[in-house]
Order: sequence, then C-alpha cells, then structure tokens
Amino acid sequence: MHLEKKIAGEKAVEFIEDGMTIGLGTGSTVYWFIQKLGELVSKGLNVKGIPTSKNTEQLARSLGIPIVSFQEIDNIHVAIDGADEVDEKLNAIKGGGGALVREKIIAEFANQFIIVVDQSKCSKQLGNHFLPVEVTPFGWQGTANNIAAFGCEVKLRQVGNKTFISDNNNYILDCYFKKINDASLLHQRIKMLTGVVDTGLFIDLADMVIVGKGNETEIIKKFAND
Ligand SMILES: O=C(CO)[C@H](O)[C@H](O)COP(=O)(O)O
Repeated sequence: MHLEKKIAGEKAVEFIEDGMTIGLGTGSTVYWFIQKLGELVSKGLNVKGIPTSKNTEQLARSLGIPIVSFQEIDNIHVAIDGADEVDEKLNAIKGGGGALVREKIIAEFANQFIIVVDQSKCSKQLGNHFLPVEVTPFGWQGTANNIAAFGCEVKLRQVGNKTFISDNNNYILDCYFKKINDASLLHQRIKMLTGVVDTGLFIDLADMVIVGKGNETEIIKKFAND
C-alpha cells in the first residue's frame, strides 16, 4: 500500500508544466507528489503552490516550493490530492485528514482536479469509508443528531483525548453509513443543515484518478466508463 501511494503520487508530476499554479492536497499519498515537485523546483521548475492545509504548507515550504494565497492568483491550473474512497464515476470521499473544506474550495476552483490513490481506495459504490463532515463547534450535538437521522452513526473526531480542530477552527463529525445509495442527494441533504460547513463528498469534481497498483499506475479519466 505504501509503495502504491508513492508511485501514484509521483506519477502526478507528469501533469505539471512550467508556470503552473498548483493546488497542493493533504495526506500521505499526495505527500509523494509534493516531494517530487520539490525536487523539480530545486532543478529550476517554475511553479507556485496553493496548499489545502497548514501541514501541506509547511511541507511545501520546507521543500522550497513557492507558496501563494488566493489573493495573489486568478487561476489554479491543476489541483492534486488524495482521497479516502473513489467510485467508478470518480466521485470521492475525502477528509480523512480533516482538510476537506480547503481541499474542496481548491478542487472546485482548479481547471483540472487529479486524485491520487492506492488501489485499496477504489470501490464500485461509495460507503466503505466513513464520511467526514465539517461543522461549526456551536451546537455540534444538534447538527450530529440531524445527520444521524439520515441513517448513520456519528462520532466527533478526537485526537487522543482532545477534540480535533480543523484549520478553519471547526469540528469534524465522522459519519458511519452502512452504504451510500445516492451520494449526490446525501451530500445535498447534509449540506442543507445549518451548522454544516461541508461534507467530504466530492461529487463530479475529479477529472482524473491515478491509481497505484502493484508497481504500476492506472489512469482513469472522467467519462471513460460512460
Ligand atoms: O482527504 C484527505 C485529507 O483531508 C486525504 O487526501 C485523504 O484522507 C487520503 O489520505 P491518504 O493519502 O493519507 O490516505
């Protein structure tokens, strides 16, 4: 699994060109992309990165990748990020690392969104992985009850014995559904609840998924299965 993450992440640099502004995802798969990008930058590649989390910003800066903020750009050419689960239509569950809101803002703004995963993340239908939902700390118990009514068990994310706080100073509710029949409808229903900032369902956003399989990668493009 570790090797598959590495080869999937590293493969993504093939889609980078000089002059690009790049959305930098969060997690242990995209980590390998960022490492490789850092190597290319040290050899003279001229790109800028816009990070999806404070952790990623720190990593990218340590590798010498120039960092920009939204105020400084009017375009993101490509965003590269990991995922917790991806289905055959390239819909995804994200937020295992708690960065789903910034990740989605960057994925939606980017001209192209590429997901990098190892093959254990691929499934026919979403629902194997719990669904992270970012919520306001105020009234989170009420929001959790309202989400549970959609048929899941809800757990407030903890790190050790402390509540996990997102980069936006919010909480994450991890929602365990037995299966997700209509991911788009579920996303819309949860997102309608006051107190919900966003869900980890990334519907119709990815243009391409790079899957690490053994020693190789498989590239799946949007609409290839239609
Ligand atoms: O959505 C994410 C962070 O919020 C990650 O991309 C996702 O959890 C996958 O992480 P990893 O590549 O470490 O398995």
